[in-house]
Amino acid sequence: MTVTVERKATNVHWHEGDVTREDRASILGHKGVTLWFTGLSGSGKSTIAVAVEKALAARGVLSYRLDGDNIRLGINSNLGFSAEDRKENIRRVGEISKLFADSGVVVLSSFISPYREDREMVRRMHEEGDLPYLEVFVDCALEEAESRDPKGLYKKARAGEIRGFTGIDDPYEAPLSPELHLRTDRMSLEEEVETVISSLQARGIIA
Ligand SMILES: Nc1ncnc2c1ncn2[C@@H]1O[C@H](COP(=O)(O)OS(=O)(=O)O)[C@@H](OP(=O)(O)O)[C@H]1O
Ligand SMILES: Nc1ncnc2c1ncn2[C@@H]1O[C@H](COP(=O)(O)OP(=O)(O)O)[C@@H](O)[C@H]1O
Repeated sequence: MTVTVERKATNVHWHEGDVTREDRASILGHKGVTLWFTGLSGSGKSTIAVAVEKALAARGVLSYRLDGDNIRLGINSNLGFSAEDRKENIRRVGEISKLFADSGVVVLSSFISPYREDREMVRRMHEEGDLPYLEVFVDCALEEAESRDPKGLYKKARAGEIRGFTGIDDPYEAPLSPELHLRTDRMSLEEEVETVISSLQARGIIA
């Protein structure tokens, strides 16, 4: 299925400014990028994003976290967890990530984003904008994520108190060729952070 989002407004045109993306990168001393963390609830997306943000700040790199729970308390508070609402959640957050990345920020977006098609939509948005995009598969066996159960949500899902919970009675489509693959049930948090930072360095995004 192809993703077509209807644009209601007609007669709208992109307005260019005089300050370029390169100018912004030279002000900040690094490029903008979106790191898209995808994985099961409890796999470690938020924990890794928080640790990467701290490591980047220590290097003088400006980053910003966009996190499923936080975004759903604000701009996406009108969305639930049906496949359709998850798609709209990811579309909006993809566009927000793209704007932040264009501004020069290292964007750390942590969303379950269970559908390949939705993640590919976000990748395409970035490609069309000529912006770097790295999909990070935060990979953890369901049994391990469930045993961590940091918010007690798996317990509720097993008890039938939450319906359509990813991994229990809703799908998670694992990435086929992510730029980074972090096995959080086998790696330490320090190794995961190091993997992310060195891949940004190797791509010339940060020094
Ligand atoms: N039904 C269901 N399925 C999955 N997750 C649920 C559900 N209901 C609530 N939650 C909580 O919402 C967080 C996931 O939000 P996301 O915006 O990342 O989801 S998605 O990308 O649109 O699928 C998720 O956060 P994380 O545990 O950090 O992944 C949960 O805290
Ligand atoms: N190697 C690891 N990497 C990331 N998190 C880990 C790791 N080992 C254990 N954890 C724990 O797993 C839990 C992951 O929760 P969280 O980051 O909220 O996941 P998510 O954002 O994917 O829902 C945290 O309690 C964290 O301390």
